[in-house]
Amino acid sequence: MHSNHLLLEEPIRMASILEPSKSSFFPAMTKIVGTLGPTSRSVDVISGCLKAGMSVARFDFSWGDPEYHQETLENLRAAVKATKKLCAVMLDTVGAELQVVNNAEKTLQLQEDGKVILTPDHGQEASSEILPINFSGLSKAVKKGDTIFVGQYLFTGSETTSVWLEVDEVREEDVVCVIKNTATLTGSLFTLHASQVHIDLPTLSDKDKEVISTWGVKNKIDFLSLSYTRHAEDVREAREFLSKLGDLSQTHIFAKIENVEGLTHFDEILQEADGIILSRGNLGIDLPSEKVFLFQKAAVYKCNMAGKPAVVTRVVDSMTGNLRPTRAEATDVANAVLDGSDGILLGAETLRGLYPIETISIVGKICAEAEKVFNQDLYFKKTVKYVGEPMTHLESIASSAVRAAIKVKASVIICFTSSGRAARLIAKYRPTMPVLSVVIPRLKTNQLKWSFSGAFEARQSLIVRGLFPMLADPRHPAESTNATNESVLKVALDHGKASGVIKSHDRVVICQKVGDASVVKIIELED
Ligand SMILES: Nc1ncnc2c1ncn2[C@@H]1O[C@H](COP(=O)(O)OP(=O)(O)O)[C@@H](O)[C@H]1O
Ligand SMILES: C=C(OP(=O)(O)O)C(=O)O
Ligand SMILES: [K+]
Ligand SMILES: [Mg+2]
Repeated sequence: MHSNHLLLEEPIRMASILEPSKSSFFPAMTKIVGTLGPTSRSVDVISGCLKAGMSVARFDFSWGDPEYHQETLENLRAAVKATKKLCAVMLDTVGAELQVVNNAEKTLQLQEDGKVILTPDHGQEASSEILPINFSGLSKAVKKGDTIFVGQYLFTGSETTSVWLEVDEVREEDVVCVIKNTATLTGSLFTLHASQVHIDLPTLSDKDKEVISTWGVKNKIDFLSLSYTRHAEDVREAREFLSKLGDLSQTHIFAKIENVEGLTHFDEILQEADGIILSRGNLGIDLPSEKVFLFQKAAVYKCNMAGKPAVVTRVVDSMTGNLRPTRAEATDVANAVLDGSDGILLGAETLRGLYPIETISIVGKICAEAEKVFNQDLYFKKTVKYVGEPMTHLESIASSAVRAAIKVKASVIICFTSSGRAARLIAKYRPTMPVLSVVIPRLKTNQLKWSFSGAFEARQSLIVRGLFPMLADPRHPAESTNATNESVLKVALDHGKASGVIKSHDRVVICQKVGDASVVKIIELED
């Protein structure tokens, strides 16, 4: 993965492009979040997804009931056991999502130039003329000429399975729209997106709160994906809510930036959130097309500099029904990696797509190729400059570890950590080799019982580019003495060797505390 590093900024021999990619234990340093659903919920398929490189499973509560998602999660657990691949769990909220109320799951035909009425749900049936929706404030939010998209998840308004509407008239609580393209809407959930208007619905809905405090608590979710985050206050409120739910006080919040309102408040949101999801599905139609790439580059850069993971969505829509991505999609995945993203989030492609495993595998391969030409040197310099001086001790140690590892061509960096902070800081400097974060459990108490920390911290690094966690044996106390450091290191090296990332005679950089001092060590292995 880190061998024969090319740079796009230097002339590339065309023939070198054709050299086959070396297979490696890790499909890619970039992480893949897969949404699990109808076509990806059996133990077999999930096992395939894990082996192909999925390290976070997303459960989207915009559809499906808790029992359905629970069954899927039990299957995920069985797959994790069978494959011995770790996987984190992400709960995705409904948030301020507008939905068509279509309980009968009727197929709807909409005809170009015809009209359709959006009306608050008063028990009416959805039809080609009238679409009942879950929100009574739409008529107050929109005006003549506004754009509204309706579709089953993949709406673009340019194909035949989703529709683009233009507001023609507002009649009391109803919104009369002109249909701009002929479409057949099928499926169990049609969402609406009203472009660049504020939707006066809470970011954490009552249903979300209910799901988080039952399903979320029961399953100790690692990540909360906060749909339609529009203000920093949304994240603060979610944090406050989680803080009262026992273990969920440790859950990381990923703010989904899905519209211009969230984009406008990006800096404040980033400060409050643990990570960002660039929800290009919604945002991509809220923004003028020519601006989408610019948001992506700016947002990913800000996340990188803050050392917080950035996850990009909606990359290979066409693979929902096809075995190969389009050229544009394949190029887009690579560019997301070159921009500095930590992860790629697959939605419909894995949730109801026909080829979930193949999709993960192809996306992983594209990411791995892009990582090879990522200009780490330039990135490193930019980051050091951005952080400025004086650096905190830990950040200085972390960046030095990365620099040393590159200089000596180490095959991995091994980082000891309990909170996960040190490992994340190393990943911030985007080393070209994997970082094994050895999470050392800490004994903690909640006044009622003793337990070990570490599991959350380990799984939460599964969304950070380049981090590969390993949970150390809880019999090794967090207090670092030379003897425990040595025995834990041996376990980590053995793990690295068994998985193929470390070979005899390799150099390894180690970041750990010895007594009170944080140190960076370089070791050269024997046979
Ligand atoms: N149990 C441990 N044994 C040895 N070194 C450790 C341990 N935990 C953390 N370190 C090292 O201590 C420094 C601080 O790391 P950090 O992740 O912030 O620690 P903590 O988990 O205590 O917050 C880093 O150099 C890290 O590698
Ligand atoms: C991932 C997205 O959101 P949703 O939860 O609706 O799939 C998106 O808008 O890109
Ligand atoms: K959602
Ligand atoms: Mg969305």
